[in-house]
Amino acid sequence: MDRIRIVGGNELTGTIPISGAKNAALPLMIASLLTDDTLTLENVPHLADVEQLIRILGNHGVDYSVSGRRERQGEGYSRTISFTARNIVDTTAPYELVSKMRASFWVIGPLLARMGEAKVSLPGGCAIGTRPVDLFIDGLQALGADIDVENGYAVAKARNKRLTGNRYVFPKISVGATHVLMMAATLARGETVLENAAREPEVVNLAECLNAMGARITGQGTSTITIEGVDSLSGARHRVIPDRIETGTYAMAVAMTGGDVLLEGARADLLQGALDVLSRTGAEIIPTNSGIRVLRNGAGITPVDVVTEPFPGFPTDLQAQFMGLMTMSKGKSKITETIFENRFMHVQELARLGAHITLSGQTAIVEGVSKLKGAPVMATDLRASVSLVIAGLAAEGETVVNRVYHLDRGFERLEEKLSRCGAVIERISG
Ligand SMILES: CC(=O)N[C@H]1[C@@H](OP(=O)(O)OP(=O)(O)OC[C@H]2O[C@@H](n3ccc(=O)[nH]c3=O)[C@H](O)[C@@H]2O)O[C@H](CO)[C@@H](O)[C@@H]1O
Ligand SMILES: C=C(OP(=O)(O)O)C(=O)O
Repeated sequence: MDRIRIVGGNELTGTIPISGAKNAALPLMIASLLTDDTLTLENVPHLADVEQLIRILGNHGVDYSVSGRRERQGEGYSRTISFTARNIVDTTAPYELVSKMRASFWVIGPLLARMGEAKVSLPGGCAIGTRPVDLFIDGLQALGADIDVENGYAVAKARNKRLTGNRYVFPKISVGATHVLMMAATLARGETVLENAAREPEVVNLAECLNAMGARITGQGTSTITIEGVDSLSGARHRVIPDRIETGTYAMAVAMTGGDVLLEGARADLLQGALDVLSRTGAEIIPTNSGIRVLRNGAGITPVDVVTEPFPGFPTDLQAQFMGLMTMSKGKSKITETIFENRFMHVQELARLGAHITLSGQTAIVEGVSKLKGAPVMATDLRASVSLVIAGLAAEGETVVNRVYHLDRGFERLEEKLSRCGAVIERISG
């Protein structure tokens, strides 16, 4: 199993190209199931989750071809991939494929909408909470599906073979359930109104792609999304937005180590809330024409309290990285996780590096220390893993991060991007 070895202490200086967003690319790829025409996606990151979803889509009959060469293209290393679901050959998504990643469950929406039926294994994904699928089931039932959960599978059938538009109020904001209901409603009979919908940029990116395919969606980016169902969708060409979580992660790394880095291709509007928090810690954030420049001088890190919230609030996917940063702040900070009930697994690993963190329910209290010291640590989930990497970059001496496969799910060429900016970081294979 690969490991990452870091020798900490260097400032980061240079340019880091930001890749296409994993969490936007995945639902966009799934949208290819809605049409027999070709959906071409630009700026698709080269990640383990993308490769896994290609396998899942292939099982349903989706062909793909990579047309952009994997080379540095100004906005990261991402590729252009075309997906064609000429015929859906199988409406079952089996456990072996779906159990590795949460987003694979989302095929249930397009399969139901286009084929009138789907049988999808309950999902896997980062082990950060129970992560039920009740909202998907509830919402799809509101659109006229009959759904049973049997032997670990959600077995769904559209009454009269086609979904029917309806009003659905999400009892809780869910990014995934918003993606799925929005996709499902594009081919439903009549109008669907989704209330208390997720406002995340990835939802907007998906809605814009669906509209380019001929869907009639309005209100994306607000809590009320309206979808006028159409009979069929066509192909389109669409660009994946830059990854706001990768952007925030590297910005926090610079805030922690000091230095001056241009996050090339990053868009400040996708993570303004997190950038505002970072500014309050003492980092200087300068949006430019080519991305976001992040600097920190030697003045130290100011403690700031954060509470994770749905967009536009502080994202849960940056909570672990922010905790890494706060371990070296000049005082005490409180970090409250409100989205997932078990997303503090990085706490005990950060403690191996010398961090002082106590937990009280869903709040972590971080007492900043003046230095961290390198140690062997174990990655437990995607964002927890990268919090250990950025803490390792700032720690004295050697840190080895084990179980790197978590990182490969969501960070494209992490070691290369960081070492180009002066970090001592390498992958040890085997
Ligand atoms: C691939 C992807 O895009 N993953 C992101 C997506 O995950 P994901 O879409 O799984 O997260 P949700 O927004 O659905 O989850 C929010 C909360 O709703 C709960 N819930 C969700 C669905 C449901 O049927 N019932 C239910 O109770 C979840 O357990 C969680 O407590 O949004 C999360 C919140 O921004 C991010 O952390 C993940 O990185
Ligand atoms: C939690 C994440 O991914 P997933 O929803 O696929 O587990 C993530 O991207 O941080």
